[in-house]
Amino acid sequence: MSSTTVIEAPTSHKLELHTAYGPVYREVLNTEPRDATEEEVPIIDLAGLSSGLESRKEIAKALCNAGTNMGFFYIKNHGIDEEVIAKAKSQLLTFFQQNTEAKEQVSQDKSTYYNGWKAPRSTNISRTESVDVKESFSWRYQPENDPDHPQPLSSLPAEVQPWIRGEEFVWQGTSHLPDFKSDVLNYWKSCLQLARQLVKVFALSLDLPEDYFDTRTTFPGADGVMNYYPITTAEETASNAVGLGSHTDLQLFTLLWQDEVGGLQVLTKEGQWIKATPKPGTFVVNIGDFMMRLSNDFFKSTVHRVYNRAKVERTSMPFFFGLNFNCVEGVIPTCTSEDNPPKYGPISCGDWCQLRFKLEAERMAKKLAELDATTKLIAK
Ligand SMILES: O=C(O)CCC(=O)C(=O)O
Ligand SMILES: [Fe+2]
Repeated sequence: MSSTTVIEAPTSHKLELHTAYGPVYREVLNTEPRDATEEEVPIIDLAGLSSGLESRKEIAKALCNAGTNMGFFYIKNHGIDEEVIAKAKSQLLTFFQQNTEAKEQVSQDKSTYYNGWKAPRSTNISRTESVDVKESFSWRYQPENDPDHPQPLSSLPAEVQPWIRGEEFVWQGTSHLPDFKSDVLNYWKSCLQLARQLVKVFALSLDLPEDYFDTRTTFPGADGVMNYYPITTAEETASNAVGLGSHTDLQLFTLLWQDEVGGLQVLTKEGQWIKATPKPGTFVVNIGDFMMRLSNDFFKSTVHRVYNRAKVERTSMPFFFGLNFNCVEGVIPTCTSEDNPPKYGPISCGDWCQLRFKLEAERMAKKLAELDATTKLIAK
């Protein structure tokens, strides 16, 4: 009698993710990504955002459900002018369509704080996935651009000044593009104002007074990014290349405008990828690691990634919102109890971000050097 051994295909694989403290691992199902249901990634209507406390409490309930479940939701009636978005999107295309030499004027290599242009295929956010096909342009908070209280850096409190991360070279190196700075910053200012409104609702959903975060977000983490995902090449498609690899966002929450192309995927607790398809007139909002930490893991910072398999380029404009970087915060008292003691100690939001950015930059430099060495070996 002969016996046959049946080797079953694995049903899952391991995904390595970055955190500020080094890698963590998640088990991911090998099933195809499916569409998200409306319960998983709901749409929250912000029409009542400025209609009074009772309306905001209603929104807070919906936010609490979404934030503790998937940590991802859409917002509609967000109040950001469609024309402001369209102008920023148009500037995004103008910027990325420039030649490499022009984009190198604002290369991130010139930056101390990760501002500026990152070339396509020059980052690798998740080691268990390919390099990221996308290119990006980033800028960060500068007090003179604050829509609510613009002022020069020199007039900020002495303890805040060293934490300001915006750098002027990104605007100097794009000054040849007509209206680039004003169109891009108008979008950023709208996002910042919306984020300052939305953070009040987050406060309510954590049983805090709604102005709890106000003084903590006067000079906040407010990182603007424009992402451009080129059409994935046949070779990249064959090797399953990602537009942007699996990761969580870092700060309190992210406001994400995405175009109509699609490609954003979110990882469920069960390890299933689901698609957060574009919905016209909405932004996607997702919780970041610092909010998860502040809330003692009440709110979920969820893993996501981007695959662009369309026959066209894809664009997105995330806005990452966080506390003042000098603000040292531990777990919020309303999020703890005798049975649920604080899991995390206090840390400044700036240190928190810098820790991970630094780890990522170091690891990416290593990976790219390895890839470079392999290419040279193959070329020999
Ligand atoms: O492009 C997108 O849809 C998502 C971008 C993103 O997740 C990020 O920049 O952190
Ligand atoms: Fe993200």
